[in-house]
Amino acid sequence: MQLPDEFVTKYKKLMGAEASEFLAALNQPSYSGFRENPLKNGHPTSAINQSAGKVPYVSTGYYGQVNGKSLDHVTGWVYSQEPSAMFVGEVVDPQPGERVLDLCAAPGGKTTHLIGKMNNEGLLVANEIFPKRAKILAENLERWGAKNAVVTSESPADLEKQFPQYFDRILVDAPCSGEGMFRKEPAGIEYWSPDYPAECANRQQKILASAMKMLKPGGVLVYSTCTFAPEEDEQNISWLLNNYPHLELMPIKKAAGMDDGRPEWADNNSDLEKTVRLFPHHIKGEGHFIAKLINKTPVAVPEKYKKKNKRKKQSIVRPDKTQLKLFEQFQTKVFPNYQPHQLILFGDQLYDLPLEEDKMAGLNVLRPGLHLGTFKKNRFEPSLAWALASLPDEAEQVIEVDEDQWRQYVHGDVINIVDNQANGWYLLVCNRHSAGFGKLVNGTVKNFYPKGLRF
Ligand SMILES: C[S@@+](CC[C@H](N)C(=O)[O-])C[C@H]1O[C@@H](n2cnc3c(N)ncnc32)[C@H](O)[C@@H]1O
Repeated sequence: MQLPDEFVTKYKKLMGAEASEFLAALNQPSYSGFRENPLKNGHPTSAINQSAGKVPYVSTGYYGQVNGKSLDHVTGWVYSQEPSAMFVGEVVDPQPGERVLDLCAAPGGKTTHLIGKMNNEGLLVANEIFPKRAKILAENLERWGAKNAVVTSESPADLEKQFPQYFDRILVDAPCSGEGMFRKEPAGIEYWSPDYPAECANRQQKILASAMKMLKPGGVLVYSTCTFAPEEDEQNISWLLNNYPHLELMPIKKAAGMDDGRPEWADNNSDLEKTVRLFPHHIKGEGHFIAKLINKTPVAVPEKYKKKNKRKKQSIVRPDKTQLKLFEQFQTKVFPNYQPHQLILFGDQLYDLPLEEDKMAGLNVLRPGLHLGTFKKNRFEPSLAWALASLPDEAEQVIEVDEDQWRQYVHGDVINIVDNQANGWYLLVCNRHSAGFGKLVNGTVKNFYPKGLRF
């Protein structure tokens, strides 16, 4: 790999005696990994059998690659994620029932990790500034079976008006100069210049300032980057500590091979040692930096945070009586114990919203919670998202398919069933994996797998 001369000179100076080992590691192959989904009812055994072993510091993490067309991947039992990046979700450590914000969330590696830890309880707002990337984020969350996640596409400055002092935990996985990913994505080297880290740091401080407005007193902020640049790492944490005197760094339990942050690369504040650096010459993964801070602000909400969001209200539409009846007919037969938070309509799409409705006003929401299905003329068609978010035991009507039949299903073909089951909607299950819905009509399962996803 051809690293820029200025980059090499900078890190020779910063790393001193370690520099040659560090620079040599950047010419070694990168590591891949995946996490298993704790929301599912079993382990993705075929993916695990082909893995290169456990990631020691993440209970759900493995080294290795997953086939994107495998049952485990397509039904959301695994998420491919670089091993160092997995440590971020461990540090955030969200608890079931909390309000959590993932401010720079696409494509969703950390969001899926957080949702698994929250056991789908509480609220996770996953925000991504770029709508196209937010769409990919929403798709990844559907595959993962997220029930408690709302996907928004807002700038942090707009989001802050909606959620003053609202979240228990906020993750800022910041857009950065990406130096830690150079060996995984060498194209990133082209964007690099000696001034680039300072430009990124400037943008990161603006994002952090918005995050601070949304953090509850007592709340926890986790800041992470995939760069080695001190400007974006320790120096930004010093900036935070100097500008927000109520913020305190929290210790992070480091696993073998993880380094302390470097106070001497910022303002020599020894507390910066509590942050963590993942260097590729010390750990089996790419370069990362993580800091965890607690907001010790006294509990009262300052007046200045109470400013109103003046953007146009997005009105909440509820299903009418006929639609509710259609939905209930499906629900009582297939998922009699499903208890929605609140049912709302987006056009003819039915969602289960896990957020107070006044918080939706004025927000650009791509996914207002779990997509339950679509109303079409006089019927309700359940969504793939709902199937992927449910466990086989939760469904009253199940058809077991083998892997060949599952391949027919994801290809868009009908499946012929020999069992004498009654006509109606069924959750299709392959080897304990909820895979989608099918409508059985006289021994033939009609295929409702979305056309855009067939392969
Ligand atoms: C490091 S990536 C996030 C990766 C993601 N957390 C994951 O684990 O999959 C940073 C994200 O910040 C977004 N971003 C870029 N500029 C931004 C800005 N000014 N404010 C907020 N987010 C921004 C990028 O589009 C990108 O999706």
